[in-house]
Amino acid sequence: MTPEQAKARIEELTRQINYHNHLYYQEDRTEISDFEFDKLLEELIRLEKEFPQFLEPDSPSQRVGGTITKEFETALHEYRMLSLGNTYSEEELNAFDERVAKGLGHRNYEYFCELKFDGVAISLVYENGKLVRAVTRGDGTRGDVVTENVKTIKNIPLHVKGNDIPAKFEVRGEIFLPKKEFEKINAEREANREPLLANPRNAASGTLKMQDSAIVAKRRLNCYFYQLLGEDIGVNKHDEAIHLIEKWGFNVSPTYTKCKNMEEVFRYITLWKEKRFELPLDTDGVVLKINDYDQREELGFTAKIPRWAIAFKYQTESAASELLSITYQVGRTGAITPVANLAPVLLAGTTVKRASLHNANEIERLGLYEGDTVMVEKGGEIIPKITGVVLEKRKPGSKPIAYIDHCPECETPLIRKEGEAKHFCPNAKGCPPQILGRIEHFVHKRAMDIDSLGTERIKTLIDQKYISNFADLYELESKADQLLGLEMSQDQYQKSDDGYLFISLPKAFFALTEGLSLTSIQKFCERYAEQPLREVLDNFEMFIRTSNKKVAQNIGTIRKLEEILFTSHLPQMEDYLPVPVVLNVLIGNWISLEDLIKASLHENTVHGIMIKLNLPISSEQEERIKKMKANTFQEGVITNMLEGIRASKAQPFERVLFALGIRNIGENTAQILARHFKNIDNLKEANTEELLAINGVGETLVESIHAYFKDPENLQIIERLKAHGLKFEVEATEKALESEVLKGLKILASGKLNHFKRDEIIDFIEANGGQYLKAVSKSLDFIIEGEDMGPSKKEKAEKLGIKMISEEEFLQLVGKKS
Ligand SMILES: NC(=O)c1ccc[n+]([C@@H]2O[C@H](COP(=O)([O-])OP(=O)(O)OC[C@H]3O[C@@H](n4cnc5c(N)ncnc54)[C@H](O)[C@@H]3O)[C@@H](O)[C@H]2O)c1
Ligand SMILES: [Zn+2]
Repeated sequence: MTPEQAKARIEELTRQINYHNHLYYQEDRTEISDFEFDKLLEELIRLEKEFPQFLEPDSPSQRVGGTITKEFETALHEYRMLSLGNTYSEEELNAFDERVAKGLGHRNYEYFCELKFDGVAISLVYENGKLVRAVTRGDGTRGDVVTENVKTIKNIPLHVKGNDIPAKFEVRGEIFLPKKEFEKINAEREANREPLLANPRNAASGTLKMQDSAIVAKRRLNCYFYQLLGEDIGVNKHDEAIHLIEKWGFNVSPTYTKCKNMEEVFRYITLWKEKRFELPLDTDGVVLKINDYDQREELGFTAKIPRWAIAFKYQTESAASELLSITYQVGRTGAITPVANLAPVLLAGTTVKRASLHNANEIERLGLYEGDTVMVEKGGEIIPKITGVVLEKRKPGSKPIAYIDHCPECETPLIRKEGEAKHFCPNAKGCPPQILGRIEHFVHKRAMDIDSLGTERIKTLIDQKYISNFADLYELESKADQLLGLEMSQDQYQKSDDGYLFISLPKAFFALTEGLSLTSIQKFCERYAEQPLREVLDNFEMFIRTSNKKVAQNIGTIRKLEEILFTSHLPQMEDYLPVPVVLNVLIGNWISLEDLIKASLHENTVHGIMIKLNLPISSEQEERIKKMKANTFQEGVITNMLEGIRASKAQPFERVLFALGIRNIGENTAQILARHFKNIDNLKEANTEELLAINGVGETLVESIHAYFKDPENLQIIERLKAHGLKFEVEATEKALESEVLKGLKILASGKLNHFKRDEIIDFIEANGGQYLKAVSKSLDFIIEGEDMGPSKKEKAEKLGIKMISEEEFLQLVGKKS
């Protein structure tokens, strides 16, 4: 490489790395994998070493990747917060160890090994045992002060108690969003039609930077600590420091270990390679640190990283597999997500059979053809993804994947909005998964609270066309007798992209054989879950032989199934069989496979297909078909369901208003609007000015309220719900006030109070006629200032000139104290 070429490449790499750093740290998103990113950085470092004349002082190789934001106060770190060197290769790890040995001049040292947690670095400063400041890493020298947000994390000690607590110390750790929480939040966001969070790390980082710590508190962040700093902390080894902070009540992941040599280090690395997926958070490698602080000092730092530590990163595993078919899932918001069905392949300790394809762009980007061999990767994400196509293995004559243009659930032509990656089904009111989303919201605990209507039951009622809107629920009572025996269609079915119904292997095997129990078949299927379908079928023959029940007959049936299955041109799906093929084996004498395939198109259940066909089958055949069906609605279930629906009529207006699912009306807004307008008609008639005058109501909300009431269908449903006795006005007796001393006053409490718990103060204020506001705004009459009121809140309040009173003064005001 000539110096000119090197210069140009260094500039290009610098530009790219800065761009990805910006995305990663400021916008909490990524366009390339960490591995790709690390490769870019590695190349830059290599070139800068070779051509030191082009090394700029502000090169990304010399700086920590993050920066501070504009939204928070900043603070200087007493000890700089650095990056870690990293490597993906064992060879380089050994080279690191050699450098350490050379630097110290002997091999008399130990490594402390920890997992590398994939979250957001945080520094907590304690003075006299009290948490005084929480600061992000920022640019390494200066970070954002996010104390208020960090205080909402339950297991971070606000006070550290004990005899040997240094007057001042700092602990560092990694804030993360547990994987379970992440999934829960995304499920909720999906139900509320909000954009999904990309991954737990970005979610944690985004949450930490929020302005409203009340929302942060709801996110249930967690933190693992791995460092103690300070002048007089009285320890000289890292393991001692870790035990100390454990003792002081900091959350330390119990995954650490001490290693005497590289052999032990590699054992640790191997141990956690797959076990780490069982941890509550994402991890992307292992960190080795020299245990002894004097030795650390001897080794020192570079501009960006310590020389006494390194991260070994696990390279994401990938494997090749065959693309069997693509299923298009319709989300509760109508968003379409293509999912690849793959021949099973072992990856990072689990068998992978499906991979997310995200959207049409992704399929296009990959250039997928039918039946392609693809590379699958399992990274930090929960769902594996396809990273590329093995072109040499493309089947001759195969065609590019054609994206669907109609909704697989309701046949409506799909739309794609400007600038959006996903296709949507616009049939919000008639598309089953979208109806499901709305009704799930309607029956939610905090809305109409009908817990006897679980997802499975709602889905069944939608599939069988008993309900398509809220009002239909209240008319089920008159149809109770028809509900008896209805098939619950949740688990055992799947649909292919072109709308064919598939049934799970256990159910199919159960119907196809005689004398075998469903439980034993399910156990068999679990045992062979990792094998491709053909092998599962072969093994099932063995299973029939060993269980010794009607062997000849059962094996004959399975052979017949194989013959039809592998000669039919239906798509294939692991773990499932096409329903028309199974039916063909069971009742082939009555009807041809072609006719069965035709009849099963766009049907949701075996029950539905059989009704459509209306064949004169024998009762024996009927019995066997019945074995494929799901659980059915029994009398007890129906009674219980209808009881729950009836009871929901007592829900107060604010809950009903929330349940309607008007865009942007959350629980709190519903409460505010209900109290303000008293009934639905007042709300319907309210004009823009009237609405905007209400605290907490903005333009978007006004728009969605108006759009909602403009739709005649919505009005009709409200009329029907009214006729069924749902509450569309505030009950006069709804809140008997204890007093009116706070009448007309808008109040906020901040910091820790002694006489009230968090929610108690809100109830107390409201019970005495006042209104509780959740944020500092100029419409407040006063703020009750508790202990440790957040400095940013306080500053804002002072700026706005809002009166602040102590808890004592407040108690006097309401006459609780003289
Ligand atoms: N994909 C992208 O576009 C992109 C962009 C920028 C950065 N990245 C990735 O993010 C990382 C950036 O590096 P960085 O400087 O934030 O972190 P780093 O990889 O240099 O490691 C330092 C950080 O590791 C964390 N850490 C986790 N567990 C730890 C433990 N047990 N002990 C000590 N520290 C621990 C700390 O937060 C610390 O700040 C790299 O892994 C890089 O691949 C990716
Ligand atoms: Zn649809």
